[in-house]
Formats: sequence, structure tokens, C-alpha cells
Amino acid sequence: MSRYLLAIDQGTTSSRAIVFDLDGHIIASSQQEFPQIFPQDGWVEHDPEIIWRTTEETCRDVIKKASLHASDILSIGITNQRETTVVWDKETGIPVYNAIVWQDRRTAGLCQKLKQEEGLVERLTAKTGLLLDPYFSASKIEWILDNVEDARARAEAGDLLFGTIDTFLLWRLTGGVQHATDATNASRTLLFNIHTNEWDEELLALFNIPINMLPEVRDCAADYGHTKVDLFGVEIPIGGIAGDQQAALIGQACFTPGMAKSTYGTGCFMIMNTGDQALQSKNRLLTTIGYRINGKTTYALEGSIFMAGATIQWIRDGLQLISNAKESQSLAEETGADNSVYMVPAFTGLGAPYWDPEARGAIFGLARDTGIKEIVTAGLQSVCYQTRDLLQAMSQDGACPASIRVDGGMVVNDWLMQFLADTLGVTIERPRVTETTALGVAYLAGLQAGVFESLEQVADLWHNEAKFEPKMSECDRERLYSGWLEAVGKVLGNK
Ligand SMILES: Nc1ncnc2c1ncn2[C@@H]1O[C@H](COP(=O)(O)OP(=O)(O)O)[C@@H](O)[C@H]1O
Ligand SMILES: O=P(O)(O)OC[C@H](O)CO
Repeated sequence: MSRYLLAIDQGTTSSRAIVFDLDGHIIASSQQEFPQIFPQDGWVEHDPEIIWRTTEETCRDVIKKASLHASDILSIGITNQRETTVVWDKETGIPVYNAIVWQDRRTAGLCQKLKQEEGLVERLTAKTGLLLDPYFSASKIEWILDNVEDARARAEAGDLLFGTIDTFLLWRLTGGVQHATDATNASRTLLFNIHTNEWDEELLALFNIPINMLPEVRDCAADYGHTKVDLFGVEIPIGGIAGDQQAALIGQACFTPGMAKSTYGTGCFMIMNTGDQALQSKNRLLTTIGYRINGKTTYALEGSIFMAGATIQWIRDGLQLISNAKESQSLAEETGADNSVYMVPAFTGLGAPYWDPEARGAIFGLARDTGIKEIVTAGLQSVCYQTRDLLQAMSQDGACPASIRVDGGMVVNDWLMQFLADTLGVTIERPRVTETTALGVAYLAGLQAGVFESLEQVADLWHNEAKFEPKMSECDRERLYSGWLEAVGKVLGNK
């Protein structure tokens, strides 16, 4: 009998496949990192064939590692790096260009031009909950159609399809049968009206995108078809899709308005459940679809930071100050929290609440005795200060979480978690399973397969592993944070 759920977690730096049992325990996992492509300053691409290959290989590998047969998998869930855009040929399935990654800023000029139109930004925000920024898919699709030879003509003739990574993988997994996405991924395109749950014709016209390129939008737990038989030897149903940050909201069981999670992977994304209310931020946070289940939309408020773990990767690979990310913890322990070096990792601009695609990174406060450990610590601290920026913005919007559930690759770092609690003045809760993104979409696949009856049943499976309470004095907290605000001010003013 089938007793397992398989989650595909296609992230920015790696593809992962994880097998869970029906109580949400990890049975086996397989992961492959893949290359980032940086063709020009501010451009970030992935090779979609490598995304597909690593996904396929990790799925096969994890089934083998778990000593299972593919027929033991009850249902598959797909979760993905979100706004990343792929356009491919409907007949051949071959992408016409590399995937343009969410971090890519090449369309900053285009967005800037559109911003001149009176009232447009307000209208766009009212419909989509987002801002007019290169982060989202719309301007990336337009760029591909305008810059790849014949792409526009082929798109208009109905020969090209667009998808975020979930949609591209679904297309490949089902052998070109399913061209669909879920409401959370659709809500990140800047083309989807989050109130009516429909693609928006005005926005499609604005970005010159033919509607026939777009996938059908379904609930997060829905029938997404099944894998083609020659992939794993049997057809496996696909029952869940959600963008990775929304999947983490589900994996963290944040099902009640006011509950919040913050994920620390390549970037950092803090999301708070706002229930059936699409709360519009006055502080440049995003209103987004948290999940849509049984046709009912739950909204969320989101703060997105582009550089979290990627800052540590840069310190490791770019500066070569450390040989692995783990070393950052002992170096920070040596330095201590009271570090007068500040790093503003605006390598691809600044996200929420600043939204400045032109900003670039800087390190401030260097002294004669500054060494590797202070710079590495400043990298870790930048992640916490940026989270505080988000929390302040949320509080000013009247959304104030009492505690924050954390997950993602960075949260194994205890020093970072304590400094986060100190910087925010809020309790940080780390769950037993920190692979919450994969877990969330496994839950969705399980809901669709009838393993779980309700979200309440899923919530009972969440368990705390560690709690970090704020210990720093108010005075130190504010002093250190004001140093950060000063540093960010210089970056924003220095263009
Ligand atoms: N002990 C650690 N301390 C700080 N950062 C870490 C640590 N371990 C991993 N990281 C960072 O976490 C990130 C990986 O997290 P992950 O959730 O796998 O990312 P993604 O899903 O975005 O690919 C990397 O950027 C890495 O630098
Ligand atoms: O790949 P991650 O985990 O850094 O997540 C990327 C986000 O979905 C981008 O919005």
C-alpha cells in the first residue's frame, strides 16, 4: 500500500526531493546544488534543463535512498522558488531562454518607466497586492518576448507557454499534459488579481503578454494530474503546489491570523497570516495569497529580503573568508553581538521595505583592528537587522506577531537565532522539522490524497525544537539597530 508523500522543493540554489511518512517525519532526502548564472551586473539566470535534470535525479535518488518503490508514493507536492520565469515551446517543451531568476534586476528601467504613469502603481497594488518591481514575473516575461528572436510572434501565435518553476516542472513531469499553477504562485506574477482570483486583462495588456501563454490557476491542494509512466515506472498523482514561502507558512502550521513564519534560505521571507482579509500595507510590504484550499483564499502579509544565506555564500565563495557556512557561528561567538562593523548586502538592490533595485552593497565601520570575524559577524547580523526592518513595517501596519516560527538553511545557527531574538525583541521558535517548505507541500499533497482531513489535523503535527527568548537590554538593541539604519541610509543616499 502507498504510504509516503514526496515533496519536490526546487529552490534558488538547489533542487531537493524529500520523502515524508504520513506523520510528517523525514524518511530520506536528496539534494543537488546547481550553478547560478550572472551574465551582467544585476542579472541572475538558471538553466531550466539543469533545474529539470536535478529535480528528476533527486526524485529518483530519494525513492532509492528510502528503499521504496515509486508505487509507495501516494502523492507528490511541488514547491518552488517563486517569481522565477520560464518561457518554453509548447510542442518541444524546450525553453526559449534561460530562467530569469527572482533576484534579477534587468527590468528595473522598464518598471521605472511604467511608474511614471499617473495612478498606475496604486491600481496595480490594489489588484495584485504587489509593487511595480523587477522582482515579479511580469516584466521578466515581457523582456523574454522582446529580446529573444521571434519570441513575441511565436507567443502571439499560441506556440509559447509561460510558467513559474512549479508550472515548468509540472509540464515536464506530466509529459506536457498539465499547464497549471496554484494561486500562491500566480499571486507573484503581477498579472493576477488576488481578490477575484483571475488573470487580469489590464495588467496583461500593460506588459504586452498574450493570455494564452498563462497556466490555469488551481487550489494549492488539487488534482494536478500524474507523472508520466516512463519517469518513475508508475504514474504518481501530483496533488499539491505552493510557492516555497507559502509552503513554509503551511509547514509551520501558521493557520490562524496573526501567526508568522520567517524563512532563512538564499533570501529571507517573513509572512504573517491575515486570514480572509487582504490587508494592504502602508509600509511597502506585499499582500499575497497565503494559500487557497477548497476554493477559500487565506491572505498574508509578506516582507521579502533578497540576501540572507546568500550573504554568507558570498563571504564563503566571493571573499573566501570562510570555507563553509557553519564556521560563521564560531566566528560570531568570538566577536560577540556588539560589533561596530555593518554590512548592507544590497548586491541586487534592496527589497522590503526599501524596494530600491539600484542600491548596491557596502561595509561600514572598518577600523585598523577589523578582521575576518567582524566582517563575517556583520554578514550574519545584516540578516537580523533586515528582519527587524520587516517587523517594524508589519507593526506599523497593525500586524504584530507575538512570536515568529523560523526555518530554512540558516536557522541551524544558534548564535544567529539568539541575535535575531535580541534584535527583534520577540520569541523565536524553531520547529523539529526545519524542512518546512517541503513539509508544507507534502501536507498539501496529503490533503488532496485524503491522508489529512483538515488544516487543524496538520497543525497538531507541528512540534517546537528550540525557543530563543530576547536577552539583550532595550538600550543595546536600539543602539545596534540605529547603527544599521544609518548604514542603510548611506547606501540609499549613495547612488
Ligand atoms: N550554519 C549556518 N550559518 C549561517 N548560514 C548558513 C548555515 N548553514 C547554511 N547557511 C546558509 O543557508 C543557505 C541555504 O539555505 P537553504 O534553505 O538550503 O536555501 P535555498 O532553499 O534558498 O536554496 C545558504 O545560503 C547558506 O549560506
Ligand atoms: O529559493 P528560496 O528558498 O530562497 O526562495 C525564493 C523565493 O521564493 C523568492 O521569492
